[in-house]
Amino acid sequence: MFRIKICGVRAAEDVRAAEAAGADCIGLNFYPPSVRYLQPEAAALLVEATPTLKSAGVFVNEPVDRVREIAETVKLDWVQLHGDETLQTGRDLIAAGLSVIRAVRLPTTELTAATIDAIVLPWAEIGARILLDADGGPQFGGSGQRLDWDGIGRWAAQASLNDWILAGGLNPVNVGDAIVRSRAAAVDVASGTESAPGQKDPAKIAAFVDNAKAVWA
Ligand SMILES: O=C(O)c1ccccc1N[C@@H]1O[C@H](COP(=O)(O)O)[C@@H](O)[C@H]1O
Repeated sequence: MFRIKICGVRAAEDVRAAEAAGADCIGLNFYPPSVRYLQPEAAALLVEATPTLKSAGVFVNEPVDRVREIAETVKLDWVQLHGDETLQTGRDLIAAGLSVIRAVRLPTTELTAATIDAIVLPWAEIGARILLDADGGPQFGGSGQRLDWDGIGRWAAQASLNDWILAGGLNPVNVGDAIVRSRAAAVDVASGTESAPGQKDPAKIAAFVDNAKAVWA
Protein backbone atom coordinates (compact mmCIF):
# COMPACT_ATOMS: atom_id res chain seq x y z
CA MET A 1 0.00 0.00 0.00
CA PHE A 2 1.13 3.58 -0.52
CA ARG A 3 0.19 6.76 1.29
CA ILE A 4 1.44 9.53 -1.00
CA LYS A 5 1.20 9.29 -4.78
CA ILE A 6 2.62 11.95 -7.06
CA CYS A 7 0.76 11.59 -10.33
CA GLY A 8 1.66 12.76 -13.81
CA VAL A 9 5.43 12.36 -13.60
CA ARG A 10 6.95 12.54 -17.07
CA ALA A 11 10.69 12.92 -16.63
CA ALA A 12 13.56 11.42 -14.64
CA GLU A 13 13.89 14.62 -12.58
CA ASP A 14 10.22 14.31 -11.55
CA VAL A 15 10.91 10.81 -10.25
CA ARG A 16 14.00 11.99 -8.39
CA ALA A 17 11.97 14.81 -6.82
CA ALA A 18 9.29 12.35 -5.66
CA GLU A 19 11.95 10.04 -4.23
CA ALA A 20 13.84 12.85 -2.49
CA ALA A 21 10.61 14.20 -1.00
CA GLY A 22 9.71 10.82 0.50
CA ALA A 23 6.65 10.00 -1.60
CA ASP A 24 5.64 6.34 -1.91
CA CYS A 25 4.28 6.05 -5.43
CA ILE A 26 4.48 7.71 -8.84
CA GLY A 27 1.59 7.93 -11.28
CA LEU A 28 2.16 7.48 -15.01
CA ASN A 29 -0.61 8.75 -17.25
CA PHE A 30 -1.69 6.61 -20.22
CA TYR A 31 -4.68 8.72 -21.27
CA PRO A 32 -3.57 10.24 -24.60
CA PRO A 33 -5.60 13.50 -24.38
CA SER A 34 -4.02 14.40 -21.01
CA VAL A 35 -1.17 16.93 -20.81
CA ARG A 36 0.43 14.36 -18.49
CA TYR A 37 0.35 11.50 -21.01
CA LEU A 38 3.53 9.62 -21.71
CA GLN A 39 4.36 6.71 -23.93
CA PRO A 40 4.52 3.31 -22.19
CA GLU A 41 8.13 2.80 -23.33
CA ALA A 42 9.17 6.10 -21.70
CA ALA A 43 7.25 5.17 -18.57
CA ALA A 44 9.02 1.82 -18.40
CA LEU A 45 12.38 3.60 -18.23
CA LEU A 46 11.18 5.82 -15.38
CA VAL A 47 9.87 2.86 -13.40
CA GLU A 48 13.04 0.86 -13.98
CA ALA A 49 15.07 3.77 -12.60
CA THR A 50 13.21 3.85 -9.30
CA PRO A 51 13.08 0.49 -7.53
CA THR A 52 12.07 2.18 -4.26
CA LEU A 53 8.85 3.85 -5.45
CA LYS A 54 5.63 2.02 -6.31
CA SER A 55 4.08 2.83 -9.68
CA ALA A 56 0.48 3.27 -10.79
CA GLY A 57 -0.69 3.64 -14.39
CA VAL A 58 -3.68 5.91 -15.02
CA PHE A 59 -6.10 4.59 -17.66
CA VAL A 60 -9.32 5.99 -19.09
CA ASN A 61 -11.61 3.55 -20.88
CA GLU A 62 -8.83 1.42 -22.37
CA PRO A 63 -9.67 -2.17 -23.33
CA VAL A 64 -8.65 -4.81 -20.79
CA ASP A 65 -6.00 -6.27 -23.09
CA ARG A 66 -4.38 -2.87 -23.62
CA VAL A 67 -4.25 -2.21 -19.86
CA ARG A 68 -2.67 -5.64 -19.33
CA GLU A 69 -0.12 -5.06 -22.09
CA ILE A 70 0.95 -1.67 -20.72
CA ALA A 71 1.03 -2.95 -17.12
CA GLU A 72 3.38 -5.70 -18.24
CA THR A 73 5.60 -3.44 -20.38
CA VAL A 74 5.95 -0.82 -17.65
CA LYS A 75 5.94 -3.29 -14.72
CA LEU A 76 3.23 -1.35 -12.94
CA ASP A 77 2.35 -2.14 -9.33
CA TRP A 78 -1.17 -0.72 -9.77
CA VAL A 79 -3.55 0.08 -12.59
CA GLN A 80 -5.78 3.07 -11.85
CA LEU A 81 -9.09 3.04 -13.73
CA HIS A 82 -10.19 6.65 -14.08
CA GLY A 83 -12.91 6.49 -16.74
CA ASP A 84 -16.29 4.82 -17.10
CA GLU A 85 -14.96 1.28 -16.80
CA THR A 86 -17.47 -1.37 -15.77
CA LEU A 87 -17.24 -3.64 -12.76
CA GLN A 88 -16.63 -6.49 -15.21
CA THR A 89 -13.50 -4.71 -16.47
CA GLY A 90 -12.35 -4.47 -12.87
CA ARG A 91 -13.04 -8.14 -12.28
CA ASP A 92 -11.20 -9.14 -15.46
CA LEU A 93 -8.11 -7.15 -14.51
CA ILE A 94 -8.10 -8.52 -10.96
CA ALA A 95 -8.54 -12.05 -12.32
CA ALA A 96 -5.53 -11.40 -14.55
CA GLY A 97 -3.48 -10.74 -11.41
CA LEU A 98 -3.41 -6.94 -11.52
CA SER A 99 -3.88 -4.69 -8.49
CA VAL A 100 -6.67 -2.27 -9.36
CA ILE A 101 -7.35 1.21 -8.04
CA ARG A 102 -10.85 2.39 -8.90
CA ALA A 103 -10.98 6.19 -9.23
CA VAL A 104 -14.52 7.15 -8.31
CA ARG A 105 -15.49 10.56 -9.65
CA LEU A 106 -17.80 12.24 -7.14
CA PRO A 107 -19.75 15.49 -7.48
CA THR A 108 -18.03 18.57 -6.00
CA THR A 109 -21.21 19.43 -4.09
CA GLU A 110 -22.09 18.27 -0.54
CA LEU A 111 -21.64 14.50 -0.12
CA THR A 112 -23.53 12.06 2.07
CA ALA A 113 -22.26 8.71 3.30
CA ALA A 114 -25.06 6.97 1.36
CA THR A 115 -23.98 8.63 -1.92
CA ILE A 116 -20.37 7.60 -1.45
CA ASP A 117 -21.20 4.05 -0.33
CA ALA A 118 -23.48 3.45 -3.32
CA ILE A 119 -20.66 4.23 -5.74
CA VAL A 120 -17.73 2.82 -3.79
CA LEU A 121 -18.92 -0.44 -2.25
CA PRO A 122 -19.46 -2.48 -5.46
CA TRP A 123 -15.84 -1.80 -6.41
CA ALA A 124 -14.51 -2.47 -2.92
CA GLU A 125 -16.38 -5.78 -2.92
CA ILE A 126 -14.54 -7.02 -6.02
CA GLY A 127 -11.19 -6.17 -4.41
CA ALA A 128 -10.35 -2.78 -5.93
CA ARG A 129 -8.68 -0.09 -3.84
CA ILE A 130 -10.77 3.08 -3.88
CA LEU A 131 -9.61 6.57 -4.89
CA LEU A 132 -12.05 9.46 -4.43
CA ASP A 133 -11.66 12.18 -7.06
CA ALA A 134 -13.71 15.20 -8.07
CA ASP A 135 -15.79 14.90 -11.21
CA GLY A 136 -14.00 17.25 -13.60
CA GLY A 137 -16.47 16.73 -16.43
CA PRO A 138 -15.07 15.71 -19.82
CA GLN A 139 -11.50 15.88 -18.49
CA PHE A 140 -11.96 12.66 -16.42
CA GLY A 141 -9.24 13.70 -13.94
CA GLY A 142 -6.41 16.09 -13.19
CA SER A 143 -8.88 18.97 -13.17
CA GLY A 144 -7.72 20.51 -9.88
CA GLN A 145 -11.25 20.52 -8.47
CA ARG A 146 -11.77 19.53 -4.85
CA LEU A 147 -14.35 17.48 -3.01
CA ASP A 148 -16.50 18.02 0.08
CA TRP A 149 -13.86 16.90 2.60
CA ASP A 150 -16.23 17.21 5.57
CA GLY A 151 -18.82 14.97 3.91
CA ILE A 152 -16.09 12.45 3.14
CA GLY A 153 -14.91 12.65 6.76
CA ARG A 154 -18.41 11.77 8.01
CA TRP A 155 -18.48 8.82 5.59
CA ALA A 156 -14.98 7.72 6.61
CA ALA A 157 -15.89 7.76 10.31
CA GLN A 158 -18.39 4.94 9.72
CA ALA A 159 -16.96 3.29 6.59
CA SER A 160 -15.76 -0.29 6.52
CA LEU A 161 -12.81 0.71 4.30
CA ASN A 162 -9.69 2.36 5.62
CA ASP A 163 -7.18 2.12 2.78
CA TRP A 164 -8.92 4.52 0.36
CA ILE A 165 -7.13 7.44 -1.27
CA LEU A 166 -8.18 11.11 -1.44
CA ALA A 167 -7.54 13.07 -4.65
CA GLY A 168 -8.97 16.10 -6.38
CA GLY A 169 -7.54 19.60 -6.17
CA LEU A 170 -4.98 18.80 -3.48
CA ASN A 171 -1.88 20.99 -3.23
CA PRO A 172 0.86 21.77 -0.67
CA VAL A 173 -1.26 24.45 0.99
CA ASN A 174 -4.50 22.51 1.45
CA VAL A 175 -3.35 18.89 1.84
CA GLY A 176 -3.06 19.05 5.65
CA ASP A 177 -6.55 20.49 6.05
CA ALA A 178 -7.91 17.98 3.52
CA ILE A 179 -6.46 15.02 5.46
CA VAL A 180 -7.74 16.23 8.81
CA ARG A 181 -11.26 16.93 7.54
CA SER A 182 -11.65 13.87 5.28
CA ARG A 183 -9.73 11.44 7.57
CA ALA A 184 -7.77 10.22 4.53
CA ALA A 185 -4.89 7.84 5.17
CA ALA A 186 -3.54 8.22 1.61
CA VAL A 187 -3.46 11.08 -0.90
CA ASP A 188 -2.87 11.55 -4.62
CA VAL A 189 -1.98 14.76 -6.44
CA ALA A 190 -1.42 15.75 -10.06
CA SER A 191 -1.95 19.44 -10.93
CA GLY A 192 -1.21 20.71 -7.40
CA THR A 193 2.48 19.81 -7.70
CA GLU A 194 3.05 21.57 -11.04
CA SER A 195 4.44 24.94 -12.10
CA ALA A 196 2.44 24.71 -15.36
CA PRO A 197 0.13 22.01 -16.75
CA GLY A 198 2.19 18.83 -17.15
CA GLN A 199 5.33 20.42 -15.63
CA LYS A 200 6.29 19.10 -12.19
CA ASP A 201 7.72 21.49 -9.58
CA PRO A 202 10.18 19.78 -7.17
CA ALA A 203 9.58 22.38 -4.45
CA LYS A 204 5.82 21.79 -4.57
CA ILE A 205 6.34 18.01 -4.46
CA ALA A 206 8.56 18.37 -1.38
CA ALA A 207 6.13 20.71 0.38
CA PHE A 208 3.17 18.46 -0.46
CA VAL A 209 4.84 15.38 1.03
CA ASP A 210 6.09 17.28 4.12
CA ASN A 211 2.68 18.78 4.83
CA ALA A 212 0.85 15.47 4.41
CA LYS A 213 3.30 13.60 6.64
CA ALA A 214 3.14 16.31 9.30
CA VAL A 215 -0.56 15.55 9.82
CA TRP A 216 -0.05 11.80 10.05
CA ALA A 217 3.02 12.06 12.34
O1 LIG B 1 -3.89 14.06 -14.48
C1 LIG B 1 -4.58 13.90 -15.49
O2 LIG B 1 -4.42 14.60 -16.50
C2 LIG B 1 -5.65 12.87 -15.52
C3 LIG B 1 -6.34 12.64 -16.70
C4 LIG B 1 -7.32 11.68 -16.77
C5 LIG B 1 -7.63 10.93 -15.66
C6 LIG B 1 -6.95 11.13 -14.46
C7 LIG B 1 -5.97 12.10 -14.37
N1 LIG B 1 -5.28 12.33 -13.17
C8 LIG B 1 -5.77 11.95 -11.89
O3 LIG B 1 -6.71 12.91 -11.45
C9 LIG B 1 -6.70 12.97 -10.03
C10 LIG B 1 -6.75 14.38 -9.50
O4 LIG B 1 -5.89 15.25 -10.13
P1 LIG B 1 -5.63 16.73 -9.54
O5 LIG B 1 -4.70 16.57 -8.36
O6 LIG B 1 -6.94 17.32 -9.16
O7 LIG B 1 -4.98 17.47 -10.66
C11 LIG B 1 -5.48 12.20 -9.58
O8 LIG B 1 -5.95 10.97 -9.07
C12 LIG B 1 -4.70 11.93 -10.83
O9 LIG B 1 -4.14 10.64 -10.73
